[in-house]
Amino acid sequence: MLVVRSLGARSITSIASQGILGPSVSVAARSRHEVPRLRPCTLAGIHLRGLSTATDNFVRVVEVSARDGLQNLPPPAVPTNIKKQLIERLLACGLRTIEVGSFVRPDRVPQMADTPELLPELPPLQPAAKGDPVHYPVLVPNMRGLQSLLALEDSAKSSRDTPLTNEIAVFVSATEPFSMANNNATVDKVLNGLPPVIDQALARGYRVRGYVSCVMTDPYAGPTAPESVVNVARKLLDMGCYEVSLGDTTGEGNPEAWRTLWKALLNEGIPVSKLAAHCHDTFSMALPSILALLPLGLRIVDSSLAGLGGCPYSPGATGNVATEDVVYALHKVGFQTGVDLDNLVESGNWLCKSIGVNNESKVGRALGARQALRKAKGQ
Ligand SMILES: CC(C)(COP(=O)([O-])OP(=O)([O-])OC[C@H]1O[C@@H](n2cnc3c(N)ncnc32)[C@H](O)[C@@H]1OP(=O)([O-])[O-])[C@@H](O)C(=O)NCCC(=O)NCCSC(=O)C[C@@](C)(O)CC(=O)[O-]
Repeated sequence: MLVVRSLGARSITSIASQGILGPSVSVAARSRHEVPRLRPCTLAGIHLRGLSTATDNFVRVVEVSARDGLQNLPPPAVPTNIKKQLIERLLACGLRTIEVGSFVRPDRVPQMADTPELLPELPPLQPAAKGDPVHYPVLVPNMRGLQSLLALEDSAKSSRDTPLTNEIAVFVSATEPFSMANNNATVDKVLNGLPPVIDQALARGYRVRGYVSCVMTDPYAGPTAPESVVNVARKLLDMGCYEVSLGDTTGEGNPEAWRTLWKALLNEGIPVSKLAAHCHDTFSMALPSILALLPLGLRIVDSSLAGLGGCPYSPGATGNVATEDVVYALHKVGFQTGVDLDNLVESGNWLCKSIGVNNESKVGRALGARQALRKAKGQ
């Protein structure tokens, strides 16, 4: 049984309404997309029985290596064929949400310039009836990016039965300096530009994920106020994002800071089922932070194969927490992910060898060495 100790005091019914214990309550929304504001809840000292049920033990891993993992690598460009093989391997490992690229300015992020060539090469999206649906989110910063994606979809229509993708991800910083560096616009300007992009994407049948960057610190401005994160997350959900991924872009988070932020979000009535953690591991605090949030309802974790990653506009930040490390840790503490760890480790070492980079996953290196030994012995 998991015990939640530190969220301040309110009612167990509203905890249920946040998806921790089960079905969500229906609360009238003010607009078409608006996510209902649930009454803030009290968790102090209450045993949350729902957390020990089988389904509550499942953590959805959102794999970001093909986008976040590769976007910051120096030239030469990672060949499109390697990206294709990477995504095929990730699917074979059991990952179902795999971020595959970006429709951003190619001169700003050259490693993502081949996204239009990559998308038509990917295994077709499975209809939901045939198992867990696969999603291929692509980053779309603005209407120009969405138009490029939709034009590509239109040109591919005649030769295939399924769309190229079914998900876009929009991104906004909680802080001004990073927003100017990454999006070339203030936070408000980015937010104000998103409703038509999100509406049009939803109308075309995509689901839309929202990122909030710099949820812990801004590389140019220091600590981020939790209220700024709450404000942006709330707006993204109200615009129609199905979930919000909280980006610790600089990797300066730690378990205590994450708990504080998490409480601020839940106290604002944001359902825990709509929150993902996206931790960069610059200071080795990503995994402890993720583990600290599990008792508080975290069930969606972004991670990157072999711990690759970084943002071109977050100087010094290293990769995302490694998927191998996340899956290993989650399995060890009794959670399921649906991901085949052996296959993941093999894929991580294959990727690093293919593109000539170090494997940043400790689990990937350790289990990879054992795999190599078994292979040498012909086992
Ligand atoms: C955000 C923009 C697009 C703003 O772009 P802008 O510089 O403001 O563009 P603009 O509106 O001033 O237009 C200038 C030129 O750019 C073109 N343009 C305009 N938009 C696009 C587009 N979408 N695709 C292609 N071209 C575009 C536009 O057409 C025009 O071309 P011209 O008429 O001069 O020939 C730009 O600054 C950019 O591409 N920035 C890079 C953003 C990025 O990819 N960052 C890394 C990913 S975010 C991240 O890693 C964080 C995350 C998500 O992982 C979470 C976390 O860890 O925090």
